[in-house]
Parts: sequence; structure tokens; C-alpha cells
Amino acid sequence: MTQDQVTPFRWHGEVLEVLDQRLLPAEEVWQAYSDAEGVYRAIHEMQVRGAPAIGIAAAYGVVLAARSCAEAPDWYSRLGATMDWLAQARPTAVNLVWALERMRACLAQVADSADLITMLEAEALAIHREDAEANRAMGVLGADRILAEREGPAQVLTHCNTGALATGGQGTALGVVRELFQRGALTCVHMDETRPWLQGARLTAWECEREGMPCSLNVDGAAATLMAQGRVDWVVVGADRITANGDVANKIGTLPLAILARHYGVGVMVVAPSSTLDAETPSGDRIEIEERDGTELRRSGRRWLAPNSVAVFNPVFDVTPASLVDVIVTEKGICEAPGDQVTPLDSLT
Ligand SMILES: CSC[C@H]1O[C@H](OP(=O)(O)O)[C@H](O)[C@@H]1O
Repeated sequence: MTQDQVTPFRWHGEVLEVLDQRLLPAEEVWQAYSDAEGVYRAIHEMQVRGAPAIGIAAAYGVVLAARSCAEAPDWYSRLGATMDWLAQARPTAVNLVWALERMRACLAQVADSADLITMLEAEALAIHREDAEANRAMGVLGADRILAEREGPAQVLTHCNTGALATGGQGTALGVVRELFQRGALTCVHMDETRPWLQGARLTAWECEREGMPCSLNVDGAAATLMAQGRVDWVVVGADRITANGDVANKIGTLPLAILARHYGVGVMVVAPSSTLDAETPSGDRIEIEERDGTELRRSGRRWLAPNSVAVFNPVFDVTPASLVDVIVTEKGICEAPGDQVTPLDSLT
């Protein structure tokens, strides 16, 4: 893969290729799927991950399912059931459901099964394209906001992976970092390794190193010291779901970062496309937080990190209250101090 072609998937009309992110950075292995079952597995097992990316992958999964049932008399009901099933691949990122609802609305427009695949594929490609466009717009808005109140380049800290591997384009939070870098306005991007899945160490560092970005990897627990030493101007993170009151579900470890940032006077910027906004859920306490298997903490590959019998608490997301967020950026606008707004999503949609 050349430097400017980092992408989590490649669509070939009848096959979706997925870059297996479980194996990065050591190996670049592409898995090919020709049915929705494979795409479900790729999402559930986190071969492909990242809120926007799993929505896009699921949309392509619907096209693959349509190819397999377009001749069946019950193609409409079978595709509806497939969408319901794909929506269960992971519970927290609303982008998955949002993309499938887009596909469901497209399906409702199909009058003749002869048009089924063409129409669904066009919708999946549009969802992918629009995400890439949203990434570019958020990069500009987020970089402008960071540079608006400072002289000279910025030092930022990211959590998890929110780059090209997590989206259909240049990334959300990491897309803002890319924009700063391209403007010559990035001193350093500090990357939380992001235990236990290590998206920061394995994925964000891989993306940044490939592009020659000034970057530094740190254990999650070192973020406080970086802030105490004045080495972070902004914490810039993504999101998996932003509720009506502006609460933010994101990778586990985001909440403590926001608490630390408030203590040290560091800004917290959440960068997410409007497909991450969930006006139907009133507040963060109503979000289903995915818990994954304890083996993700007990072992790393063949190496045991803890006794096999030890109990494990492994929620892979947490909820940051709107009151601890300074700025939310979508491709459609910015919301300052969402915790002070009655309807914080209004300026973001
Ligand atoms: C722009 S990706 C948004 C979000 O998705 C990641 O979660 P996961 O790696 O488990 O799919 C992380 O929470 C990112 O911030």
C-alpha cells in the first residue's frame, strides 16, 4: 500500500476486501468477503473498526447480501432481516445503525428487483464518499479552531485510532491532526497507546510514521504528566455516539482524559461526522457500552499478561459528559461548550 492510500477496505463490486487491523502494524493482510456473513464477522472481530468505517463496511455488506438474494421472491424481507442482523455486529457506534438505516431507506425505493443491486451499491458508495468529504471538512474546521487562539504550531494528544483506518477518508480527530501537519502547524501529536486493543500504538503510530508526522507514543497513564508539563494544548478525540445533550461515547480512557484536561486547563475537542449524532438518545447514560472478552486483557498474542482465571472488567467505551467537552466538530459546524447548550446538536447538523 503506498503512503497516500491508507484505507480500511477496498470495494470491488462483488467482493469487499478488508485490511485486517488485528495484524497491523506487523502485517498488512487483506481478507476478501463476498457475503454479509463475512462482513458481519469482520466488524464483530474488529478486523475493520472505527465508528464510520464499520458503517461503511456494513453498507457494502448489504450490497453483497442483495447479490445473493436478488432472484429470490422474498428478497425484500431477506434484506431487511440482514440489515437487522448486521446492526448487531457491535452495539455502541451509532454510525453502524445510521448507515444501515440509509440502506433501508434506499431499499424502500426499489420498485423492481432488477434495479436492486445498482441502487443499493450507489447508496453504499455515496455513504463512503460522503464520509471522506466530511473528514476533509472537519479537518479544516478543527484545525482552524485550534489555531484561532494561538500563535504558532500546536501540541495535541489523541486517543485510540481516528484516522484513515477508522473512516472512509483521512480521519476524524486524526484528520484534524493531518490538517495541522499539512499547514506546518503541528509540533507533535502525542498518541495514547490505548489499552487493551492498542489502536494508538498499532494503528495511529503506523499512520503517522508513514506520513512523517512528528509523533510520540505514550502509555495511557502518561497523559497526565504530558499535560502537567505543558506539552499538550488540545486533547483531540473521536466519538462513537453523541447524544442529544452532547454526551460523548468514545474509546475507554476518554473520560479520564477529559477530567485530566479540565484539571490542567487543556482543551478537549471531539471530532465526529454528523452520522455519529444520535438525537434519539437523550443522554450518555442510555448508551449501550460494549464489553469484550477478558482475553483482550489477559493475553497479548501468545503472551499471558494475567492469570487465565482472573476476573476481568473490559468495557471498550466510556461516556464523557458534555460539561467536560470544550468543542464538538462535525462537517456541518462547531458547537462550543456543549454542556452549556440546551440543544447542542443544533449547530452540528
Ligand atoms: C473515527 S473512529 C471513532 C471511534 O471508534 C473507535 O472505536 P473502535 O476502535 O473500538 O472501533 C474509537 O472509539 C474511535 O474514537
